[in-house]
Amino acid sequence: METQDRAGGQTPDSAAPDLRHLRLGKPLVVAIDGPSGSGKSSVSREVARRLGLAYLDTGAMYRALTWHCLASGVELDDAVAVEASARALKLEQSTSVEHEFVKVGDLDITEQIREPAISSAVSAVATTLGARTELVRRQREAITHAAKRMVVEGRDITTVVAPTAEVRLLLTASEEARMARRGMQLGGTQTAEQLTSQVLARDAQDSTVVEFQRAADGVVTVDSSDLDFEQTVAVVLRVVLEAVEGKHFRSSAAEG
Ligand SMILES: Nc1ncnc2c1ncn2[C@@H]1O[C@H](COP(=O)(O)OP(=O)(O)O)[C@@H](O)[C@H]1O
Ligand SMILES: Nc1ccn([C@H]2C[C@H](O)[C@@H](COP(=O)(O)OP(=O)(O)O)O2)c(=O)n1
Repeated sequence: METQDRAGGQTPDSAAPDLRHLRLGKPLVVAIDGPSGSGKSSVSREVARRLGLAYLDTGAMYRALTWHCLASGVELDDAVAVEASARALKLEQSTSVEHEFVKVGDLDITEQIREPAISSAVSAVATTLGARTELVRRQREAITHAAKRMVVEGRDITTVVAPTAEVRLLLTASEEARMARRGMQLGGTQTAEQLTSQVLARDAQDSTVVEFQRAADGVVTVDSSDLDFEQTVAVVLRVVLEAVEGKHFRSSAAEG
């Protein structure tokens, strides 16, 4: 039985065609998990755009709940209070790649949830099992609401949220690549020590409740360590095509 495929070593084809017609009208859930800084959000967003699918950033939900707990004075080690906050959370999140936002009540917190203070606190919320149950419920609801045509990314999408997704993928990258990417993304404002804490220490803590370092059975691994962004998107699109249509991209060389 097939347990694990690796797609990262394939030759990437950055001349990816427009695939918005893919399986029109039929479910197409693309589930993407991976550690911090592996490229989940940016790659998933672009893949959703190219496939004409909705996009759900589940990490943003854990971040929004963390923001809400901190803003309302909930102690993050009080599991009962964190779970109650999750249930009561008035969260509104866009699932369109054209206009992304996260709101709690009337407040737009799209920018705030990316701040290092939230990154440092979010694992305490994400390891509260009652809060996870509530957010997983909302994530499944969002997938249904999108008529099951959605790219969904996080840590437990391939295993818990959408284990029957048409495409299941683990996006990885070396620790060095992930730290460097996060450092660049934050504009060089963070020290190496801060990056280690925000990327590696957070992954270690998150790993206590979800497995996202190793691919589950049937999940394809894409290692992006030696790929640039465009190449990673192309490899992921190829995995999608192979999974749903058994097709391969024709490389530009082959076309020429
Ligand atoms: N394959 C790649 N090569 C180089 N940089 C990448 C790649 N994938 C993503 N990035 C960049 O790395 C940073 C972190 O990516 P992000 O999508 O936020 O990761 P994650 O959601 O897994 O934490 C972003 O600035 C993104 O543009
Ligand atoms: N499905 C998910 C998504 C995120 N999480 C947790 C793990 C992370 O520490 C936080 C924030 O996730 P996010 O994807 O925004 O984090 P990164 O951008 O990868 O650094 O939420 C989770 O436990 N399960």
